[in-house]
Amino acid sequence: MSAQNNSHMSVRGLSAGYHGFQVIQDMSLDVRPGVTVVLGPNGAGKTTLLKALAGLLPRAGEVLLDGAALPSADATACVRRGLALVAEGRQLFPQMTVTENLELGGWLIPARLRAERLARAFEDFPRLKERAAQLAGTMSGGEQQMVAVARAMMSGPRLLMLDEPSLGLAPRMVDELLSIVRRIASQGVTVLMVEQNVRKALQAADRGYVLERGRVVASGEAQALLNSDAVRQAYLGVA
Ligand SMILES: Nc1ncnc2c1ncn2[C@@H]1O[C@H](COP(=O)(O)OP(=O)(O)OP(=O)(O)O)[C@@H](O)[C@H]1O
Repeated sequence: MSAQNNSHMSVRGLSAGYHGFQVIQDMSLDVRPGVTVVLGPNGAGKTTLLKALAGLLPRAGEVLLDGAALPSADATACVRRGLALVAEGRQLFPQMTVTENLELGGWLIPARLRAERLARAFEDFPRLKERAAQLAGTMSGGEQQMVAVARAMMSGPRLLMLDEPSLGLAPRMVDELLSIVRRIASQGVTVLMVEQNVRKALQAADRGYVLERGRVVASGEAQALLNSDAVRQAYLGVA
């Protein structure tokens, strides 16, 4: 992973949804360098938020990446401008090898740069280097999630978005994945991550937003959210 530039995404008055059904309502948030986590109950609009930011859904409102406006509903332009999304469910090509899956993550870049990024991905994810020729569909859930993250890094993003990366993983793999996320952020790639694993996500993050029914209901430093009554009662089962 190359040193990137600690990007800042500023979102103002964002609305988005499906066929006239508005899920995200007039949302404003700041994704600063480091790791920002988005929490909330099922159906709160977390995935919809990431899709709208990644250009996969039409939206209203303003999204600025390092001060420059990103277009609505233009995923290719968003990738070119430095956004990468690891969607829920990983969406790997199961009949292709690890190497082939990673190469597909670099489809927009020249072949030489792609080869350099592939070599770097194998340095950063040694577990994948050992399994470069293995078919992605035969790997464990945690390994597949690592392929998905490494593939997203192949585009050399300024801002990496992850939708529930720990879903279905054993606790040890969750820890390993979150430590990879921290390392990515420490190398200057800003991270925005949706998580259901509230305690571990807030322990790994710098800041967080809590969504309910398409709106932000709490936000702040991760440590403060972890200690807040609202998060403790609603998500951590602490009275
Ligand atoms: N393709 C779609 N067409 C119509 N409605 C959708 C579509 N995708 C999601 N929705 C609706 O939008 C709302 C928000 O869904 P979203 O997936 O963004 O929530 P979420 O917070 O990510 O939930 P979860 O934690 O369950 O993944 C839900 O009411 C959902 O039914």
